[in-house]
This record gives sequence, C-alpha cells and structure tokens, in this order.
Amino acid sequence: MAERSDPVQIMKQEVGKAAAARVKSNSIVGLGTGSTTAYAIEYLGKRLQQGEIKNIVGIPTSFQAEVLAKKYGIPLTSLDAVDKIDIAIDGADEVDPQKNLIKGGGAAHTREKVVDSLAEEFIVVVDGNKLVDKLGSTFLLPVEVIPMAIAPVMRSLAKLGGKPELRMGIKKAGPVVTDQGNLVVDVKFEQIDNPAELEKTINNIPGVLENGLFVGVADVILIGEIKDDQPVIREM
Ligand SMILES: O=C[C@H](O)[C@H](O)[C@H](O)COP(=O)(O)O
Repeated sequence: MAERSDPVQIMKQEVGKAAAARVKSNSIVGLGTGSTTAYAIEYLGKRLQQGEIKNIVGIPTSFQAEVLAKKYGIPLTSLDAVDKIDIAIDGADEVDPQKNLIKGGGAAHTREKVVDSLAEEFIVVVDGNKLVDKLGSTFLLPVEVIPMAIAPVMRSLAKLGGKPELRMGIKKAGPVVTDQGNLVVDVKFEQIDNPAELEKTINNIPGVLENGLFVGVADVILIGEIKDDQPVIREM
C-alpha cells in the first residue's frame, strides 16, 4: 500500500474508514475494488475481528477484493448463495453532481456494476480530486470487450466520436486482461453530455461486455478532503 502520510492517501484512508463504520452487523456487503476501497475492506475486517460488528459476509467485485477480504478476515460468499446485498462500498474515477460515475480504472467495472447495482445502499468512496462537473473531463471511459471483437468494437467507438486506446499492462507485456479474461479499451470523449444514453449505446455494440458509466446507481458519495491540514469527510 502507498505511503499513508501522503495527503491523497490520508483522504482515501479516512473516507474508507468512514464507509466501513456504516456497515451494521448481519449484513451482506459488496466489496469494491481499488486503492480507496482497499482501506474500507481493511477497516471492515478490523471492526469484525475486534467484535465491534458480527456476522458479516462479503461479495468481492474482483480478485483484488477477494485477496484483501481474506487478508483482513472477512468471510466471503457469492451471488448464487444470497438473494440480496445490504450495502456495497466502492470507489470511482469520476463523480458528477448527479452522483453519476466513471469507474473501471482498475478494469473491474463489469463485476462492480453487477454487485453495486444489486445493493440496497451503494456508498461511493472518493477523495475530493474525483469530483467533476461533467463526466469524461479528466478520465477516459473504460470499456470491457471480448478479445475476438476488439477491432470492430474500436471502430464503432471511434464512429461514436471517441478516441479508443487498448489498455496495456504495466510490468506485463501486452494488454491488460480482466478478471473475466477480456480486454479493456479506454475511450476519450470530448464531452459526455448524456451519460445514460452513452452507457446504453456503448453496451449495444456487439462484443462489448460492459462500460464504466454508472448512471443512477450510487446512493451516497462520501468525499475525503483536507481542510486546515485535517482530513474531513463530506457527504453528497
Ligand atoms: O476498476 C476499478 C474501480 O472502478 C475502482 O473503484 C476505481 O478505479 C477507483 O479506484 P481508486 O480508489 O484506486 O482510485
């Protein structure tokens, strides 16, 4: 994990902690992916181990979430074994004033959308740098694509006005491969004026599994900020 004295890490840690503090005993918890949610998983595990809460089971949204849940002692289950998710905690790459999101910076948005959409309460944890007036202003839109369709899907995304780029691995030669064995295309759109429409349009391209627009899914946004050198949590 990154150095916790770094202001961004402090914001992520505090907001992760604040979200974990909202989980009640006897809950089925969707466990998101990414560096901010990692703190929430850590603190949730600590609350469970310290007996502050009991009878929690997690549904991981990625291999990363599964590994962290095991590390911090959170029992896991799957969607086959439950008929509801009480609360999900997950990060985001961008958040607009209507609580719409871009997710998928860690290539986990497909499973995240399944789990986060099923949750009765979906809490998003972000540091203040993730807030934008319009989605797409700072972050490329991730799209998960089945490998045999990569060329036609990239052409279709370009026809929609986007600039698609195949996401390449770091410390791995070749492209990023998702937990489902697919590829990720990151698309730059000049403006995303209608996220709901774009989400559906992209998902209608044959070969696209899911894109990172989360429209009308988030219930609460918890924002970690630093004010007067102190971390503060704001709710939207
Ligand atoms: O695929 C990854 C997820 O959507 C993450 O939740 C998102 O990228 C935010 O991650 P982080 O908290 O590391 O900025």
